Order: sequence, then structure tokens, then C-alpha cells
Amino acid sequence: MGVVKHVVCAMSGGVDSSVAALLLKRRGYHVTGVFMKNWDSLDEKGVCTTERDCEDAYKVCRQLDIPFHQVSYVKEYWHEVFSNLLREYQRGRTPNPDIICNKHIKFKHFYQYAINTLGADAMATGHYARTSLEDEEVFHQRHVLPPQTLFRDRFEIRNPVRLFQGADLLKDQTFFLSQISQDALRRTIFPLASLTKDFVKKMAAGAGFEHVLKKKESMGICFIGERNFEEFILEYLEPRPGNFVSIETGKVMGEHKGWFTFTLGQRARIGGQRDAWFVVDKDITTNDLFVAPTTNHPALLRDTLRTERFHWIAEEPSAELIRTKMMDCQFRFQHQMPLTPCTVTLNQDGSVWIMTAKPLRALTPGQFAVLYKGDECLGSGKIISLGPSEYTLQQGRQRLAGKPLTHSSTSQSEPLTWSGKSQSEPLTQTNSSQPEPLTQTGISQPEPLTQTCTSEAEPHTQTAATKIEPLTRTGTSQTEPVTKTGATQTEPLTQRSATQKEPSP
Ligand SMILES: Nc1ncnc2c1ncn2[C@@H]1O[C@H](COP(=O)(O)OP(=O)(O)OP(=O)(O)O)[C@@H](O)[C@H]1O
Repeated sequence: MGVVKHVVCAMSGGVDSSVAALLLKRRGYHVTGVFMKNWDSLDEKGVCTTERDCEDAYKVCRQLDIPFHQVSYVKEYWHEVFSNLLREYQRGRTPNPDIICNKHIKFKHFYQYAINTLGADAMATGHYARTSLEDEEVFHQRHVLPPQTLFRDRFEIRNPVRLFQGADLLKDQTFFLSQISQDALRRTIFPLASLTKDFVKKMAAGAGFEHVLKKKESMGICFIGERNFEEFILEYLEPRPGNFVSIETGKVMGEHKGWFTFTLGQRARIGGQRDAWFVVDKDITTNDLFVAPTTNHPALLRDTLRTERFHWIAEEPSAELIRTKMMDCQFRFQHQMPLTPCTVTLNQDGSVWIMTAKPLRALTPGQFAVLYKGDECLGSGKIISLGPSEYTLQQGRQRLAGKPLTHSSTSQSEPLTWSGKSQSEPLTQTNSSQPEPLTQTGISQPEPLTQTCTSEAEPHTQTAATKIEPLTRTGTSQTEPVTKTGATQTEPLTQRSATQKEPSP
């Protein structure tokens, strides 16, 4: 008989990861359950949900008779996820912290902790997703250094591991996994890949995990949880009050407390206005929020966007894109939104243009454009600029036809797009580089990454950076993932009270 393989299962105290651990145990692996603590504060009702979740995860491990550890990534979460979120808001974007958290915390720090510190053969999570590897193949992976060039060597011998949607399409979480590294994916098992949520709940009931079944589905931002988001974020960002301005008439419709928490397409409650208005654009230099009177206003409809350097999960970039310069696939920018057919063009710097088959409502900078081919998730790129809206195009056509223009295009309130240029300018002028289809020469000449990553690589101003850095975080010993001594299966969890004392952000 071969050596029993060791799998570290990330356990949140929820039903999915509890059943994932159960399945791994049944498959005969040596399983260790690990709870991650990434945020330490009380929720709005003064309850420390992290403590309760950790307690629940510990209880499941006891029921399964497997070792349990707790690890703290509070500091890493603050620096690599939350600071990024605040910076994105300050740029007028709407970030997706859950995707960033998977990339940096679960599938980087946690992954390294599982493999290097605990010496596991693989890690596992309760995500509804699937890879192209069978469990056994996961254990046979050798560590190969990631490529240093912009695009991976196409003659690389090892087969890339692919990420596929889980069997339960309603629960599929590949959207949130679209930024994770090939190395982490190679060593990851998703035990729930072929199961539906209903079935998972039945298994949990059968295993006696009543305490996790009673819990509500986790909502809100990964690890930060449910709370009044506007109030919460304004504890960290200085409010920037300004006006609501009608995109059609340029008229000031009312005032707002700050544009950070407004996202495109969101309904704006404007004091004194009985009808609903919807946010269609922001001008972060004047603090104006542009609003339109209907939910599907043409100012919200767009069919073109550009991303930052695209993260390809298996092939970098996809072989079809290299061969044909363009690729047809499917696109979504929100979890669970229906997939829309699109055409992708690759730029020399690794970013992509995406053109959707039909205009979509509220494409939003800061969100991730996630691409699919059939049930394979190809990867994602952060949206950094948008093409013109239908409304802008209508205005342009009127201009060309010599028809009188509506108020907004003649008034001085011409809105600025996210890229800081006039909205009525054609797409090719709002971005520094035009869509450049990738040429063969472009592929074989690896470019240094420093030239390619545009906005994310740009550090934010010192003032902003210092503002969001809380003093309380320094001096804590949280850099090192700590395996709580008291958190092993045999000992009580009392040691966790040490981390509880850590100051909240
Ligand atoms: N605090 C945590 N500690 C350890 N692992 C975690 C933690 N939070 C999430 N995970 C891992 O990430 C997976 C996905 O988490 P997420 O909260 O997005 O989904 P979920 O469907 O609510 O999962 P669960 O039912 O296990 O809580 C979990 O199944 C678990 O493996």
C-alpha cells in the first residue's frame, strides 16, 4: 500500500467546506482542517462572527476526527486585499475583493502554508468548481518554476491544468477563482466538483453537521461579512460629496455624500426627486455623479471594454487567440450573470479588448471580465476602460447628421468617462493604445512585465496610501501564519483569545 496522501482542507465553518473535508476523509486521505482568520472585528450587532465560524470548523474536525489548525492572515488581507479595495474606490472603480482574496490569500498564502509549512500533498476547498486533473494526478505534480517571460513558452512540456465550472451551475464559483495561479490550481482538489448544493446539504445532515446547516449562507465581502457597506467604507475613505447631474440635460438634480460607494447602474436616491434615477457615470475630479431617468438608459449600455493584463489560467494566452488574433468565447463580469458571446482581441502588452455580441448594462471599471469557452473558465482581467455608451454613439450620429444636439453635448457639463476623457470621444481616443492584434513577432518577443501592467502597477499617491494604513496594524505578529498551538484537535481553542485582542482595522 502506498503512503497516505495528506490534504489540507480550508474550512470556514460553513456547510460546503465541512462536506469537502468529509469527502476527502472518506476517500482515505489524511486530512487536516485549517481555519483562516483574515479580518478581526465585530459585526454591526457586536458579534464576532470569526470566533463562531472557527468554533464551528473546529467542531466538524472533531466529528471527523481530523487535526485542526487556525491561521491568521489579517495583515496580509489588509495589505493585499483591503488596501487594494480602498485604492480602487479612490480611483472611481468598483472592485471585487472576493476575486483578489482568492488570488492572494486562499490560493497564495494559504496554499503555501498547506504545502510548505504543513507539508501537504495538496490543498482543498469547498468551492463549486472542477479542474482537469483527477485527485491522483494532483499528487503527482512536480514543482516547476513559473515562466519569467510575458507569455509562457508555448513548447513547455507539462500539460496545463484547466479550470471548469462545477456540476451545479447555479452555485458555480469559477468566476471567483478566475485569477488564481496555475501552480496553486495544480495542487488543489475541489471535492464538491460534481455535486449539487442540495446534495451537499443532505450529506451534511447525514454526517451530523447540524450546527453548520443551521447557519445562513455567507453573504457580503469575503471575510468582512455583511454590513452597511456605505457606512463601513466611509470609516476608511474621506467622503467626497458632490452633485447628481442629469446626463441628458446637464441639470443638477441633487447632492450626494460621496461617490465611492456608488456603482454604475445603481439606483440613486436623490432627495426631493420622486422618480428613480440611475448612476451612469462618475467624474472623480468634480465629484459629479451623472444620472439617467431609466434603468436601461442607453448611457448604461456598452459593448466594448479593455482589461489590464489578462490572467490566463491554463494557457498564456489561449492558443486560438495566438493563431487567429481574435477569439470567440463567452463573457461575464458578475457572478451568476448569464454568459454573453464575445470576441476577444489580444494587445501586445497582454491586455485584451472584449467586444460583446450585444450591449450590456452597467459594464463597470474595477470589475473583472471573466472569459469562458464552453464550461472552461479561461481566466480574467480587471476592466480598466470602457467603449462609448449607446447614448454617446447616438449623440455622435446626430452630430454627423448635422441634427441639433441635445443639452448634454452642448452644455459644459459634458461628462468625463472613467479614463478621464470626454465621453463623446470615439473609443480609440480614450485609451492610449489602439487595439493591437498580436503579431507573431509580438509573441516571440517577451516583454518585461513592468511595461505592461498599467494601472495596478502604478502606486497610489503617498497621501492616499498613508491615509488607509492604520497604525494599529503595525507591530502585530501577524505576518507569519500562526498555527495556534491551542487549536490542535486534542487541545481546547482557548489560545484564540490571543488573536481576539488584536486591534480592529
Ligand atoms: N475563514 C475561512 N477559513 C478557511 N477556509 C475558508 C474560509 N472562508 C472560506 N474558506 C474556503 O473557501 C471556500 C469558499 O468560501 P466561500 O465563503 O466563498 O463559499 P461558501 O460556499 O460559503 O463555503 P462554506 O459553505 O464552506 O462556507 C470555502 O468552502 C472554504 O474552503
